[in-house]
Amino acid sequence: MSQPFCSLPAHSQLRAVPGDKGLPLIGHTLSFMSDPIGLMRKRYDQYGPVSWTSVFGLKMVQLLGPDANQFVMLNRGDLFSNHQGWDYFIGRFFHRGIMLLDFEEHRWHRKIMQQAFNRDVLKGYLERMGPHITSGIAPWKDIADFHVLNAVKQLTLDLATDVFMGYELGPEADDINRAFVDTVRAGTAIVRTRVPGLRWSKGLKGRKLLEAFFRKEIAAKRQSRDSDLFSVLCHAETEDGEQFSDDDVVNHMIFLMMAAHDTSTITLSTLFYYLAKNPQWQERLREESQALGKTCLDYEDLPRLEGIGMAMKEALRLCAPVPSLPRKTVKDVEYEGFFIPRGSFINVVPYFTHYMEEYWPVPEKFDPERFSEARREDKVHPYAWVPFGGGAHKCIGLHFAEMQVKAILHQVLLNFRWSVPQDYEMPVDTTSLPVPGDGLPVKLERI
Ligand code: HEM
Repeated sequence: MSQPFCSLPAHSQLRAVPGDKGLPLIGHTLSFMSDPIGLMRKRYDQYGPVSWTSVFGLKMVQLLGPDANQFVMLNRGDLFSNHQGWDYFIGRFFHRGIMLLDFEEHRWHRKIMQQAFNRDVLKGYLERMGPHITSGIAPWKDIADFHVLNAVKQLTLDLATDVFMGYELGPEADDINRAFVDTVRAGTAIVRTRVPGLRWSKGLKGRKLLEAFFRKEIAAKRQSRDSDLFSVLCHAETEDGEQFSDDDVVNHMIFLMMAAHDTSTITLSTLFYYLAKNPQWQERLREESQALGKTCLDYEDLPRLEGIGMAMKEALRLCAPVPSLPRKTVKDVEYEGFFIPRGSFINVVPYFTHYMEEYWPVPEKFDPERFSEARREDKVHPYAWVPFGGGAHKCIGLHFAEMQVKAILHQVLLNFRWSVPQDYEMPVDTTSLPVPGDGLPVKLERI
C-alpha cells in the first residue's frame, strides 16, 4: 500500500512522493539486485516516474525516464550531490575518486584530468593498445567452451595497466585483479560492516592493496615523463601551475582503473553475446574490419568502423554497465509537482530507461540499425540513451571506451568466429555491475 515519502511543509501545494518500503528490513533490495528492470517497470506502472522504495537499508526516491535523467544529470542549481549519493555505496573503496567530488572542487579536478583524455593523448593510448591486443589474444584457441568474461577481463586489465601505468603487471596481476573485483562488489554488500570473508571486508582489503600498489610507484612517475595515464596525471597542471597531490593521484588512479576496466569488460561481453546470437551481424562487422586491411587501428580509422560503432551503442543500451546513478539532495527539490526534501537519497536508472517501450520499439531486440543515420531512435529524447550519464559528471572516458572496444573487437573479428547454441540465453548477474552470470561460454574457432 502506498505511503508518503515524507510529510509536506506547511501550506505546500506540492504532492508527497508515493511508494512503499517493501519487506521488513530488506525492503526491495533482493528484487533490486536480481531483477532491477522488472522492479522499476512495476513501480513505474504502479506509481509513475516518481516513487520511493527501500533498498540497501535506505529510503530512496526513484526518478524514472528520460525527463528525470535530464533533470538530475544536468543538475541546474546544484540540487544533487554525487559525493553524498555514491559515498554510501562505494565511498570506502573509491574514496575521493573524481565521480565522488562535487561542484567547485569537482570542476577543478576535472579540468586537470581532462588533459589525460584529449585527442593527442588518446592517440598515444591507441598506439600502445594495438600490439598489446595482438599478443593478448594470440593464445586464444579453438575451444568448445571459451569463457568470454574471464578472457576479456584479463585482456582489459592488461591493457589498462599498460596504457594507464606504462608497464605490464608481473606476478601481482591476480591480486590486483581480485582487489578491483572485490572493491566493486563491496558497493552492493548487504552486510555493510567488516565481517571477515564477506563482501565489505574483502572490499576494504582490496582498497588497501591498491593504495599501496600505486603509492610505491609515484616518486618514479613524477621523475619521468611518459605517455601513460599515471605519468600524465602526475604532471598535469592548471594555468596557475597547480598539480594533483600524491593522494589525489592515488585516488584518481584507483577510480580510473576500475571505471575503465569493468565497464569495457561488460560492453565487450555483451557484444560477444549478441554477435553470437546474431551471426549475420558478426559477419557484417567482420567484413567491415577486413575491408580496413590492417590489424592495428589508427585513430583516423575509428569512424570508419561504423557497424561496430552502432553495435556498441546497442550493446550499451541493452546492458548499461553502470545501471543506476545515486545522488543525494542538498536542497529541497521540486520535480513534477512532487516535494523531495533536502538530504534524500535519489536514484536515476539508465538500465530501465533503455528498456522503456515508450521510447524504444521492441526494446529486447538487438537491433544496431536503431542508431543508423536513417533511424536514430536515440534522438527521440536527448536523455533516452544515457550509458555514459550526462552533465558535469558525464563519463570522461567515453572516447577512450569507444576506442578500446573498437580496437579489441576489430582484432577479434579478424582472427576468430564464435557461436552459442540456438536456444542459449545468457543469464545476467545484476547483484553488482551487470555481468554474464555463467561467464558466457561460447564456441571459439580461429579463422
Ligand atoms: C563502456 C564504458 C563506460 C561506461 C558505460 C561508463 C559509464 C559512466 C557513467 C554512467 C558515468 C557517470 C556517473 C555519474 O554521473 O554518477 C561515468 C563517469 C566516469 N567515467 Fe565512465 N564509463 C565507461 C568507461 C570509462 C573509461 C574507459 C574511463 C577511463 C578511462 C572512465 C572514467 C570515468 C570517470 C573518471 C568518471 C567520473 C567523471 C566525473 O565525475 O567527472 N569511464 N562513466
